[in-house]
Amino acid sequence: MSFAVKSNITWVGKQDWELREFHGAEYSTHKGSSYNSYLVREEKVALIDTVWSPYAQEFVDNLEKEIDLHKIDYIIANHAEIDHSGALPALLARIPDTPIYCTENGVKSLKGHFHKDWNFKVVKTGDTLDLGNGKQFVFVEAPMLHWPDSMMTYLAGDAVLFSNDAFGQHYASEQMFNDLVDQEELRAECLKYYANILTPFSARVTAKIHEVLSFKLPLEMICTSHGIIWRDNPAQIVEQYLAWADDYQENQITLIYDTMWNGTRQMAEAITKGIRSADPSVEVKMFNLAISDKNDVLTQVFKSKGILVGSPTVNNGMLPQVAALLEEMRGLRFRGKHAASFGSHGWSGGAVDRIGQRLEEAGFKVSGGIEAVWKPTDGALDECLAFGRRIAQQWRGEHAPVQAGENAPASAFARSPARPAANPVAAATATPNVVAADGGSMRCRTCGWVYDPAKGESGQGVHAGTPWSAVPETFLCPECLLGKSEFEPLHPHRDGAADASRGDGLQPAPVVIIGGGSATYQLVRAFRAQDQDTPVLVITADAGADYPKPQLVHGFSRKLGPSDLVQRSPEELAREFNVTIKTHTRVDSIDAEAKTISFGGEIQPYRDLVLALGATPWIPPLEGNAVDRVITLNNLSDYETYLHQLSRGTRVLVIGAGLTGTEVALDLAEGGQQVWLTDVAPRTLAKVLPEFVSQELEARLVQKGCRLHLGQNIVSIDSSAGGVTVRLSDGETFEVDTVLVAAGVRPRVELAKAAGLQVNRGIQVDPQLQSSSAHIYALGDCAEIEGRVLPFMHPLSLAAQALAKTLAGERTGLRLPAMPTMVKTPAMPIQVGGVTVADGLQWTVEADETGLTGKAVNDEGEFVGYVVTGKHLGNGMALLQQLPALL
Ligand SMILES: Cc1cc2nc3c(=O)[nH]c(=O)nc-3n(C[C@H](O)[C@H](O)[C@H](O)COP(=O)(O)O)c2cc1C
Repeated sequence: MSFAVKSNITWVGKQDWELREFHGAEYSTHKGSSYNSYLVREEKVALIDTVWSPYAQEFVDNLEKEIDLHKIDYIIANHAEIDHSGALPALLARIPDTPIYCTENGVKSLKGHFHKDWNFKVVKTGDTLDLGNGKQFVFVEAPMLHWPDSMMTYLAGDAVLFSNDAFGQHYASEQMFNDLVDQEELRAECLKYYANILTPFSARVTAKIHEVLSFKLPLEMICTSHGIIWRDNPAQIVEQYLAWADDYQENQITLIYDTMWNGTRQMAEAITKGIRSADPSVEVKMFNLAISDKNDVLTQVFKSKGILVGSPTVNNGMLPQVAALLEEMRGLRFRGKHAASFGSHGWSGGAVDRIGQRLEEAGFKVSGGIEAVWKPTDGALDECLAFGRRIAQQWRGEHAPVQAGENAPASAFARSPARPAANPVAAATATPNVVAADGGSMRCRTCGWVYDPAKGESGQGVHAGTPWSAVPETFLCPECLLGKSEFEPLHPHRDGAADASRGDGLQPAPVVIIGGGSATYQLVRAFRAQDQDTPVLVITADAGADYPKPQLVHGFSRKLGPSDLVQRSPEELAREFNVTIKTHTRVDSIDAEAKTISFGGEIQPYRDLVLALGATPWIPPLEGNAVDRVITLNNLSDYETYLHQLSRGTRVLVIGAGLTGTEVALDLAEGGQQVWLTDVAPRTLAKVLPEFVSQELEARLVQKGCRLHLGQNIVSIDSSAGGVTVRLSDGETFEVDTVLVAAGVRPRVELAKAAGLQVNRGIQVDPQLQSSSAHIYALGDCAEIEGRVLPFMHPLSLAAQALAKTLAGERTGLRLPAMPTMVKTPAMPIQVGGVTVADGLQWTVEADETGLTGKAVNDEGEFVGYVVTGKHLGNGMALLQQLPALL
């Protein structure tokens, strides 16, 4: 079988309908798989990848029907694993001198597999290979996605990305294009593939996607190496990967257990009942491991916000299937998920403790465990139910400590639960200061292998005595093949702030970052990718947890508590990035000349200072005696107040119909609140959307039950018997329980201003993010870059990357491509780019029942902006490419 992907690209791979196990018996393939190989024919002819070795001869025979083998000029080996390279020996037996383009690690792996000295041509990211007819390949290395040798190949001129294993699935289909197959099946297989194979590499997935996006290459098609080809809106799978890589979770709790005589199963059922009674909205799934497909179970773990793992005690330990799953979960390194353990035993117990320890080692936030003796009594099952209820509450964000056995009959529980509840937010508050690390031996987080500088690593040519900082970036853990970024210091120690910060000649002065939001943690992550050794001190006035800020406006309808949003506690961040974090600490002043800051009477020297101070919500002047009752939604502690306020009544006024106000109004309506939305502007998102899209959005808002009062001033907000009475300039008066202001934010500039830095709307910085003072930088919502304040995630992420390089010694200017703005209203997703609100714009609009695509030209007929909605979102990427860069 072969078929035309495009006029110049032919699929010449192998459909493996009957495959049911892959990687030995490690991965179940209920729907078979395909090994995709592609023939690209221009003036030159290239073959991209081959197929698994059992099909080598069949592949070569079929290929020969397609083309005279001697006409193949180049072979591209994106990945050396034998399901893609397995036919190389048979092929090269026929055309032995044909050059094979692959990465340096690709040569090693291919030689390691086939022991042949073929005509290898080593390529690196950015290298090109000309195919004639104006077409060329651009190579992009993708180490550890998912092997050291992995790379992708981009066909410029056709905008086709040959992504190898990324974006693929084990899914045999006659249709072979994403728009032709069953969408549910496709999503399920993509999810399973990501969850079971790519989860450990999520940080790399995100970094690689951002790197590729920064090239601003158009993308028309993604040709994967397993499963279907993405030709309809290929950006959808890229966006989906970004979401999955971002510590993905749904409102789901999964119970996984094994049992011999059903005692543990009964416990699982009672816990489930308790969870459901406390939180009917949460999806609960249960799996008996002995009769479930392990990969399907792991996919459900990937989707869950928390899991409970149960086993009876057998010979003082747990049943082997449970142990095996825990070992596999350790390797997969799920992040930001809760866990607890349970199980029945006869005399000694042991399994529940052990499971708890294994879960902790695997990176779960463990909330204790519960045990029963022999066949659980009714009382013991009641306790399991209560345990489930408390788990549901805690994982929902209500911080009831989970203590099993509180009222347990003595016979039901041999012992009290093994561990106290672990609540990251509470932990951060209770331990306000620091977790730092030394710069000696480094341990691989995945397998525990330790790099000792005194010994080096002769296998990779790293001599004894080489400090970690001098170990090359290409270094891989000899045990598990993960890269340098996966290593952490072997001996983290507490209170390193003092050690790291003296600046007295014993330790270098650190890079100091003030602020504890997304800007800080993006910078820390990017900086550590460049420099593992320079001490970094983060000082933040709040609790310092890392959470996805955009989720604040979507959390209510999903019933997410503040702790559900927390991805990493400050302790976890400190450990992960080898930095010192001082929480609940407000910086009083900066002395730019002395290169110091002061807080609480302490003086702290810095090598470089980064101001990542964020922005403060702007509250318009309001009249009335309830003005101090208005709330805002700008950080995690605001979110806690917001949820608390919403629990007191169901009527909410949202002031401000911009991006945040509109998204939050829809989320509130979705969550069952009565919502009023006001703005002085006569329409929603007046600064972003053309009028015809605002109108459609308003229709959706009304459809969802929101009451719109646009073009109105708030005359007064006064306390009343039942809540707060709001009076508008159109004479309308109504009563609500909550008033939320979402009227925009103002960069925090006071500290910088007091230090004499140049300040306008934000802290003024140049393209290197440097302020008017040397060694002081500003990043994120507080910065004004060449006159622009850009409080969005995409520019922030690019700015963090550029600044990380500058701080690591490679002075790098920020380049901002044209960037889209997403209005994430599930009822009507909208994307806009370029100039969309200005005098004299002429719009051309194509609309159907699924959405619209609008293109704007200015007076001179130049294309300057676009808007896409609903199912037309897929058109956005191509339009964006046509817009000029911002910076
Ligand atoms: C082979 C075997 C070994 C066992 N080892 C232990 C043990 O080391 N400690 C213990 O407390 N109970 C031990 N038990 C008892 C079980 O934990 C007990 O029967 C439990 O209630 C079984 O739970 P289940 O109904 O979920 O299978 C063992 C049972 C069997 C069959």
